[in-house]
Formats: sequence, structure tokens, C-alpha cells
Amino acid sequence: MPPVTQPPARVVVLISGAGTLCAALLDADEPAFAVVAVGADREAPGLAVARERGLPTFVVPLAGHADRAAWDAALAGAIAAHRPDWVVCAGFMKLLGPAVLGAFGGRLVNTHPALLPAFPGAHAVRDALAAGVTTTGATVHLVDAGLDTGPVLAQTPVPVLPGDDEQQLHDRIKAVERVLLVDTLVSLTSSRSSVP
Ligand SMILES: Nc1nc2c(c(=O)[nH]1)N[C@@H](CN(C=O)c1ccc(C(=O)N[C@@H](CCC(=O)O)C(=O)O)cc1)CN2
Ligand SMILES: NCC(=O)N[C@@H]1O[C@H](COP(=O)([O-])[O-])[C@@H](O)[C@H]1O
Repeated sequence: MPPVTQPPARVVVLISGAGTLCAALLDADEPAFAVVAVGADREAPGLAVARERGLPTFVVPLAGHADRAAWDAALAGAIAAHRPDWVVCAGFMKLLGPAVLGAFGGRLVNTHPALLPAFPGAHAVRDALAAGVTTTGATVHLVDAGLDTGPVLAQTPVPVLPGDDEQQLHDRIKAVERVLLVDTLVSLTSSRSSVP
């Protein structure tokens, strides 16, 4: 009896900026998962890559809602419309609230440009440079209600070189993130890709 191969895991990616990590997921030729939609909290430049490939996109701006809870609920609904097995934050610069966490908790992944628990938050690369560390890195973790406090799934160290500015260091970290994020998502989704 040949192994039964299940369909790829459905992945929704959330971005806020250039979306180069999202592009790495779109370019990954991995049978275990498929990006089915890309969402953002603003009209992010990275949405263009998804649109060029004919993928659905959605934008849920905070400003468009009465308060944070209403935004969180609207974002949860926009994500749910695409029936994801996993949701990946790839440079998504908003803290997710109870509605999204309640709907997708345990199936929410984030990539962070530091070796958590070091340098959490929105400015990790700048903070690592300011701290004068010689090694930083990339972390992929499950998302919980805290700020970058969810269980770590994978980490890779990245050297800080003399004279690095924020952009140079961040570019070096992103090169590592592109591999770490794809590899971690393959690990999370491969257990369902074939049933003997
Ligand atoms: N509930 C969670 N949501 C998110 C997490 C998380 O760990 N728990 N990770 C972030 C991504 N992230 C770090 O990796 C991060 C993003 C943004 C911020 C932040 O302070 N955002 C501000 C607004 C910043 C802006 O609009 O430019 C805010 O939300 O008020 C901290 C950490 C994804 N979501
Ligand atoms: N705290 C969250 C955070 O800093 N996320 C970081 O934003 C970048 C997005 O790059 P991209 O828009 O080119 O994919 C990535 O380095 C990601 O780790």
C-alpha cells in the first residue's frame, strides 16, 4: 500500500514591511506546506509579491477600528477566512490579542531577529548593537500572549562584525531567518504530510 500523502498544510503569513521572509516561504518548494494568503496591518510593500503570484491578500489596519479589541477580532476573522493550519508572523509589527490567540493559539509562529530571550520587542537589531554584543541571531518561536515569550522552536546565532550598522546586521540576520523559518515550518508540518 503506497503511503497516503495528505494535502500541504495551509499557511497564512502576516507581514508589516518588505516581506522578504514571506517571499522565502513563497519560494520554498516544500510539499509539506503552502502559503494560501498574506495579510498585513498596513499596505505593506511585501504584499506585492503575493499579489504578483495571484495569492489572496488582506489588510486590517489598526486605525480602521474603534479599539485594539475590535482590530484583533477583525484580524482573527480575516485570517480564519483562509482556513489556515498555521499562521506565521514574518515581520508583523503588531502584538496579537485574545481573539487571534484564541482562534489560532498553538498554531501561531513568529520569527524574531535576536536570540530570545535577549532583545525582545520591535527593535531587536538596534538593541543588540547598542548592547555591544558580538553574537546575536534569529529565533523562531510559538506566539503566546506575552511579548516574544512563547516557546522557542529554533535558533541560529549570527556574528556581529566590527563596524556593522543596523541594516548590515539585520541583512545578515535575515539571511539566516529565511532558512530557519522554512526549515522550522517544514518540521511543524511534515508530520502530517504522509501517513504510512
Ligand atoms: N501576542 C504576541 N503577538 C506578537 C508577538 C508575540 O510574541 N506575542 N510577536 C510579534 C513580533 N514582534 C517581535 O518579534 C513584535 C512586533 C511588534 C512589537 C510592538 O511593540 N508593536 C507595537 C507597535 C509597533 C508598530 O506599529 O510599528 C504595538 O503592537 O503596539 C513588539 C514585538 C508579532 N505579534
Ligand atoms: N519583532 C519583530 C521583528 O523585528 N521582526 C523582524 O522583521 C523583519 C522582517 O523582514 P521582512 O519584512 O524583510 O520579511 C525580520 O527580520 C523579522 O525577524
